[in-house]
Amino acid sequence: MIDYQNHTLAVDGVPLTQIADTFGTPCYVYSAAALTGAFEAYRSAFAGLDPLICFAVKANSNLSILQHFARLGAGFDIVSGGELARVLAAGSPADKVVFSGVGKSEAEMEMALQAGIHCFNVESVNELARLNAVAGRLGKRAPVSLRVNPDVDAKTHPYISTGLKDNKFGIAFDEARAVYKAAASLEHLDIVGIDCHIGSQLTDVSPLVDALDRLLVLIDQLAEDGIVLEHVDIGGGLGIRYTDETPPDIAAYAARVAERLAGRQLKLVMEPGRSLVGNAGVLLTRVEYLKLGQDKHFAIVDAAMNDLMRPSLYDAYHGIVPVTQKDGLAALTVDVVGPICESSDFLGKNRALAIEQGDLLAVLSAGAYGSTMSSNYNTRARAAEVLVEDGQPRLIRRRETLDELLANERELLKD
Ligand SMILES: Cc1ncc(COP(=O)(O)O)c(C=O)c1O
Ligand SMILES: N[C@@H](CCCC[NH3+])C(=O)O
Repeated sequence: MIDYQNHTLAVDGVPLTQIADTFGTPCYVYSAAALTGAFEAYRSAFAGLDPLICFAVKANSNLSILQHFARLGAGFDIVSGGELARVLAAGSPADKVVFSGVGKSEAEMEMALQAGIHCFNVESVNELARLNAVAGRLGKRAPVSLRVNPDVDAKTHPYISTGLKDNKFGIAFDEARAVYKAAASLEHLDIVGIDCHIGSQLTDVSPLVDALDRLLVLIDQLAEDGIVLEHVDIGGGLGIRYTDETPPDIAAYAARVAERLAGRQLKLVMEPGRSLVGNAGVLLTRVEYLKLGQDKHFAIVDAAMNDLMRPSLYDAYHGIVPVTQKDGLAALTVDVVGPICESSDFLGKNRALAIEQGDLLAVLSAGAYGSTMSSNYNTRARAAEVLVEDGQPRLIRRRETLDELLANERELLKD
């Protein structure tokens, strides 16, 4: 867990000062205990339903984190061949993998069919046709679940809302019954399920329950058509606390789902991402400069928008705290910014922080969509990642070297 011990922020008992000394900054630091706790919260809440909990790899795809979840018994929700390669490398059985995404290429379909994944969450009619053709060519059968767009408002940030008619995701609710019939007539497909995912960082589960209700109506209509589904996948989307949000009560959500699935022969699949990793990680950074202006003060840190792009992309709020609490030091109101040449390069604005130049800061709730969305903008090496397990910090991703960063293009230079 992430808390102060003797005025120093620690992850599972290991002071972040020690981690900065050993591994440098900027650096992502995760608590294995928090990962396990978040996973077990799902497992125990949904215990009566024996769900397949497929961690959404896009939230955090570090191999050691995937391995941690695989060992806990998780499945995985992937959206690319690259993510498939990751979960297989992390030791996950392929048959616990569901493959989402609107743009699966033929090569990705082949890879997933060869591996033998649990199912493809198909998002369009043309994708069905392509998958049927690829499966036929390989002499395989493709397990298919249709991602249906239930047209419910997830009431979250528009960039991360996915279940409305206007979004690019899924098959329109009104068309789904006909598309299932068409899918059932395709020779190389096995229809196994139905899926939806309506958005991310939801603090109210009612839209998720409404979406499930809509899917159940469709499931009954399909049964009338002779199409009997094995599973229903309710997606991910549960929010976490970044500032003052009240995260949804997983047990209460599970009870509402269980009530609806009672008496049905439907296996439950889900795809949580953020809620399994978000609050299990921090981004550790050091103040390079305090820049005090007439109207505004800046803490210029060694992490930047390339390391954590949520603030610049969504105006997202992440708590930022000093790693060492210094008694008697007056707080200064600063914008916490990185070295990148963009005005949108900020991690937090107007934060009251009692800090001096050279101090360490922790950007909180950075375990989800942090490292995975990072880039090499301004030719900055991506940050290292460290996992603290049983009181021991372990490097799980080295900071890239400049040689690694340049190698690809250097090989291609003209003589
Ligand atoms: C298809 C799909 N499943 C699952 C997730 C995970 O969502 P979250 O991290 O909000 O739980 C996402 C991302 O929003 C997604 O696009
Ligand atoms: N990347 C987003 C969430 C999008 C989820 C992907 N469907 C975030 O950081 O909040």
